[in-house]
Amino acid sequence: MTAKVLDGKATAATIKDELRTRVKALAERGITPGLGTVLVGADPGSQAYVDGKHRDCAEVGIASIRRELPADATQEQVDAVVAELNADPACHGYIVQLPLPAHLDTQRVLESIDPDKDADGLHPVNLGRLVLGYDGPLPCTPRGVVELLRRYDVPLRGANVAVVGRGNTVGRPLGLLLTRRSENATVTLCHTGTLDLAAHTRAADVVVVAAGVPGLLTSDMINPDAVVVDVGITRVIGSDGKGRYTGDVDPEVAQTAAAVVPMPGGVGPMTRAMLLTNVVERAER
Ligand SMILES: Nc1nc2c(c(=O)[nH]1)N[C@@H](CN(C=O)c1ccc(C(=O)N[C@@H](CCC(=O)O)C(=O)O)cc1)CN2
Repeated sequence: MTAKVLDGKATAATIKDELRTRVKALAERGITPGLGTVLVGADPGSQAYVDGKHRDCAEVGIASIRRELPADATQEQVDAVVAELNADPACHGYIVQLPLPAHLDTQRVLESIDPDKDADGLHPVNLGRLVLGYDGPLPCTPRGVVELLRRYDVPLRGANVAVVGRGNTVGRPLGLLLTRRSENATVTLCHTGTLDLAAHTRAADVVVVAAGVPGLLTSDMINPDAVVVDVGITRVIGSDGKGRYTGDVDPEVAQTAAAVVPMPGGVGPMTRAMLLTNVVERAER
């Protein structure tokens, strides 16, 4: 049997349609939501992601505020751009594109973002708000995973969810989101210290893999009713010498699971849609 595909690209397109309506309602109140991006250096991958964010903004009517610095920018130059966006009333939310060049202090930069303008939802204050159940911008990838499952009516209430990976951007905050009263899932957070990973994934109704290990989840590690979400995205060099992206889920799982969120076309587009959602929500407040 072939798994049902939970289509992140199509769902993200629907969310963007909904956001267009909310942006029009804001315009009637004289408000144009603005997303800022800070890009340091000329890494082609990062440039492409930032370009994508601004294309998304144009599609839904969000204003773009783009700041670019050279790869040898000093810490003080980056701090100054962050301070400028913190103070800019036209900027409702912004992101600093990661990774930053190695000579810069990433933690210092991220902590100097105004938590109320943190469009990525990854500022320590916002992760703290998530722990405490307070309102605040939510991290985009975990929010995108939950939103995609919700829109496909995947039951989470009482479900056993195995999250593979305890990173601060996906695994750990996703565990917190799924265990909120509104979701009420039971989460097992698996990581490199987990003794028998397959025992946990086999017992799960939903398996989310965010480990950054290509092909980590194989079809013998899931039950046939499982919904599998691939959050992994690793650049590998193929036998033809060309670079390509690969997920954490072995392609064979698409033949054995009940449903899959693929990579590409799954969590990536949802992450982008949640970034826009965070900015529109900031503007609506
Ligand atoms: N400040 C941030 N920096 C980075 C983030 C982030 O969320 N905030 N994430 C990544 C890069 N990224 C967005 O910035 C990103 C990566 C991948 C995708 C995506 O849609 N991927 C496709 C597949 C790959 C492709 O075709 O290019 C997919 O999953 O379908 C979107 C955004 C690091 N930096």
